[in-house]
Amino acid sequence: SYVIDQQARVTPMLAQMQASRIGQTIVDLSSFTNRFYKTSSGVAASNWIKQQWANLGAGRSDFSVVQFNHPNWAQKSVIATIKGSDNSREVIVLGAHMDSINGSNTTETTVAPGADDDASGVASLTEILRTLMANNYKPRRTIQFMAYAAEEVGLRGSQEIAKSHKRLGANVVGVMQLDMTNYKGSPKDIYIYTDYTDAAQNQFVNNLIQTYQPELSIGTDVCGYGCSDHASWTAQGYAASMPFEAAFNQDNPKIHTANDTYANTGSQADHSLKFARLGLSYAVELGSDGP
Ligand SMILES: N[C@H](Cc1ccc(I)cc1)C(=O)NO
Ligand SMILES: [Zn+2]
Ligand SMILES: [Zn+2]
Repeated sequence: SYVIDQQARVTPMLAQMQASRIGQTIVDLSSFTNRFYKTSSGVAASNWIKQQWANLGAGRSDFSVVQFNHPNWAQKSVIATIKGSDNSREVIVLGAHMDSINGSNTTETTVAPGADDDASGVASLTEILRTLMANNYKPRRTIQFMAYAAEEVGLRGSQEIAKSHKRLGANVVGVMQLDMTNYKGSPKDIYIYTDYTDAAQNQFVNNLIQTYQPELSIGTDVCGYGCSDHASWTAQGYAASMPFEAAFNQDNPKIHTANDTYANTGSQADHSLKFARLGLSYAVELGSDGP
């Protein structure tokens, strides 16, 4: 039941979230030569994210960060977990992908900043986690933040993690994917993608935007294929949603090139802030539900 009843907690937190912090994380992630799943810089980026998230949760006994090892390639996914209090068996997942790509041949020296695709998503997750920690928020359900490896080469990191969760019988009640959040290519603010996602949860996401960010306009669209990591979770039977930066074919034209830079999205993260706020409202509304 997607009841929205945490306004007293969520509204003040949303006001604390800052585009400038999101922008700084985008700049930091863009500074790796690339974040490709097979390169040394791709491995370094994974280690950097792990350290950033570990620092944010330091001192919280209910918090942990691990790197998920993928047997067939070097870049590890990063999973941060806030263990729930009295309903910890039910899990909420917020995801983005850490890897970047430039065309069809990314090597050690290839420049692939991936500022929008998908540093913007990882940066949005980081700002959500920072804000939750700053407010000492303690969820009843377990909340997991995931920075997936190897999305660009077939959603491979999220597929291994989603299959692992399924195999272990994890009760994942909902997944939100943030992939490309900082290029406003279309008239509306947030586009909820309706293929390879869950219709009931998509309506909840729509309601969250109307409740917490009523000034935003909402659109819907379809990818026509499994266009990001939400599809890995849908494939395992979990409810997933993907709020996206633009309508189909109006997304950032610079992705997968050396020109996917923060500067090319105006050196600001105002669009990403909308998605970070949506993600926080999603995490707290679902995270606050008891057994
Ligand atoms: N294919 C996706 C990008 C992508 C996703 C949705 C739409 I509409 C257009 C483009 C990708 O590269 N994800 O990393
Ligand atoms: Zn991509
Ligand atoms: Zn992407």
